[in-house]
Amino acid sequence: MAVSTVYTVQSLNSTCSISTPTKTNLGIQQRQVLFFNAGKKTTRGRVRGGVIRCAGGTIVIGLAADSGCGKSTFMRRLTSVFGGAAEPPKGGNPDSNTLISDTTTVICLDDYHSLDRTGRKVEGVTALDPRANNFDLMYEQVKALKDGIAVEKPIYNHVSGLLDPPELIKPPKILVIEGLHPMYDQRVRDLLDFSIYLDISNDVKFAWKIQRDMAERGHSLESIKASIEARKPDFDAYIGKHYDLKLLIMLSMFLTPVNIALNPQKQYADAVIEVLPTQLIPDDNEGKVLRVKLIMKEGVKYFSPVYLFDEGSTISWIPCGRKLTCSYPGIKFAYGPDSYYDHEVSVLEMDGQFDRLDELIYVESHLSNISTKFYGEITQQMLKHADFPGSNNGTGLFQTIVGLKIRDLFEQITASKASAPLEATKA
Ligand SMILES: Nc1ncnc2c1ncn2[C@@H]1O[C@H](COP(=O)(O)OP(=O)(O)OP(=O)(O)O)[C@@H](O)[C@H]1O
Ligand SMILES: O=C(CO)[C@H](O)[C@H](O)COP(=O)(O)O
Repeated sequence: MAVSTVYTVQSLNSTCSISTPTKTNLGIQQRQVLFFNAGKKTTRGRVRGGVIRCAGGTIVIGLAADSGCGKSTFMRRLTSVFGGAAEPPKGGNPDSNTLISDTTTVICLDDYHSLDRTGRKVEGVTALDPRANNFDLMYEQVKALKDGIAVEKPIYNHVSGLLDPPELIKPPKILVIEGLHPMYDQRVRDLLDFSIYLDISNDVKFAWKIQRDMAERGHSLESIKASIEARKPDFDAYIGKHYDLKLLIMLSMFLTPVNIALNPQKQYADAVIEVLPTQLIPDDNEGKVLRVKLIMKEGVKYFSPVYLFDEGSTISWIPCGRKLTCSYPGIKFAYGPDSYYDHEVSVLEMDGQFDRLDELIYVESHLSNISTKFYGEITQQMLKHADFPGSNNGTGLFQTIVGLKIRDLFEQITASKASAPLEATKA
């Protein structure tokens, strides 16, 4: 008898979710199921609506930030926590934006631009505008990867400004989608196992842009200012700024038509790294010393926020003294509960910078829930990448901590999937 019903394996993050209709010689309702592991077909099995066990799977992490806000640096720290270096796909397009390591594949969401550089110019839209991006394809491909299916992903070429022929992306253990819009589309957002937003204040963003684009790319101060200003309205509308719904409704009574954008992404992030000018130097405008906050949402599955000294208390700590060398303006930590866009959060804050990275172990030993595998792992990671931007301040420290938390999350999800029986049901 020919069996036409397609069955799927009901499971979040499953990599063995492909089933095909088949004929059975006994005439009973059996289904042939192909098991996939890291995109490779591994075994076949037969199901009668029974129980299937699958292990492994792709977990998906979203990293949102504006251009030039430290995403690449963060990715390098993250892949290092997993013990490997990330490289562009071997033998592929030299302008590919993808980075692959043993465990992680980082894809850049710029690859889902639906309009190339000329197209955006003609239409009068920026790359931050959702109309310049293909969210349907983004959703379909991230979902396929999460389900263990390889995809042919487009490439946006930042050198030519054109859309290049696609590249093959196989499902990794950890898929990181980084860029402007990982949390913009609800369908994509719902696929994320964990999400991070790098929130760089305008003053600091400006200082970093100047440092990179003037020193390394030969841009003028005026052109950097102009590019930041030109991006600002769309950045506020679609990426970072939070709009007060009540205020917008009130305003819309008086102003018509209003371009109301209600999808700023940072409210959805499980962790936010907020980078602000220091408060240790009055009226500082150099942007070299930074105050960095790690805002961690409470109640996120497989994620327990880091704390300083005593969980849930409000702490202010100046660690400078016998065990930590500090020069002017010193270092100040703070920790405590707070709320962020109506969510309960824990916030760890560091203002200032380290003189001696090896002494970071003193700070590390006072932090808990850091998901390290051995004493001093944070300090070791920071020392290993002392040359990365932000290694002497809270940006590097908190990026490293988030990397460790992601490793922990991955291990917990993998363990829970390995032990959970999966039901095969009608699609
Ligand atoms: N934590 C930091 N402290 C100081 N400067 C930083 C930090 N992170 C990034 N920068 C500066 O910003 C520049 C951009 O960093 P990075 O390449 O990691 O950002 P990006 O978001 O990946 O950028 P893009 O999207 O443009 O490729 C760096 O060259 C450096 O000058
Ligand atoms: O905001 C950006 C994300 O990185 C870029 O500006 C966008 O991808 C367009 O790229 P390009 O300026 O190279 O045409």
